[in-house]
Amino acid sequence: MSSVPVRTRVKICGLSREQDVDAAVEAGADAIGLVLYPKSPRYVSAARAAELARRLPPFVTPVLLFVNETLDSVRAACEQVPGATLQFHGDETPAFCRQAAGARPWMRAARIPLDAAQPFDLLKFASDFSEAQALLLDAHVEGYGGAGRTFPWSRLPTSASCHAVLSGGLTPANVADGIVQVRPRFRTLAVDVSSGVEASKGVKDAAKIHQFVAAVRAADEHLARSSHVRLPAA
Ligand SMILES: O=C(O)c1ccccc1NCC(=O)[C@H](O)[C@H](O)COP(=O)(O)O
Repeated sequence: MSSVPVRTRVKICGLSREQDVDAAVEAGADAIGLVLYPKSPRYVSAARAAELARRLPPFVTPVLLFVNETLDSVRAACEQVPGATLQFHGDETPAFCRQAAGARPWMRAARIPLDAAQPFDLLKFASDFSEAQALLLDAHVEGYGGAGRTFPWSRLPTSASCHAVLSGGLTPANVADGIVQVRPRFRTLAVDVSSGVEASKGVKDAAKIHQFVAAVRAADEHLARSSHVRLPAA
């Protein structure tokens, strides 16, 4: 028996300042989210997103977030930020996501109702968006996202074959619990945070970013110690 260490990937979302990008990179983030939704307090233009993305070192991915944007706007933004992954966070259809993304990897937000009485079938959603690289699991909130609200993780299926990104109200205090509860249900699990590492809307707090990443690493170590998986024979 060998333990298999897993490193949970981390995305810090809603960055609009150089120093916040640098803080995310220094803390060890794997991706940064740039919100190209004009109604968001974290909005950046495609040109600004390109500027911020140019600060990234290799192997840290810029993620361009759209809400119900036009095909032309998505494509134009993609041309300015090469190597970006796309995050569709509105009411986009699978066909729109496929067409807009072309060969680029994309994620679709699954906005999970906070009210248990409202039905939500994640397995059906995953089947509809089967071409997505991952589903981003978020709370269903007014304004589409970035509200710092946690949805009941118990609403997630016990087993799904897709890659998932847990988001919605994560903080340095609850992210480890989220990873321990949710990771076993998916093929892989990454985490995504915005409000939980902010000083105010759109202004990140470097200390909170570091605390968040440290909490993720603590959860990884906990899971590596507790899950002993038999490796296939060589
Ligand atoms: O950040 C925004 O303002 C925003 C607006 C509209 C759609 C999505 C938005 N942000 C998405 C995210 O930052 C995250 O992917 C996710 O919603 C988690 O946010 P939070 O609960 O604030 O950590």
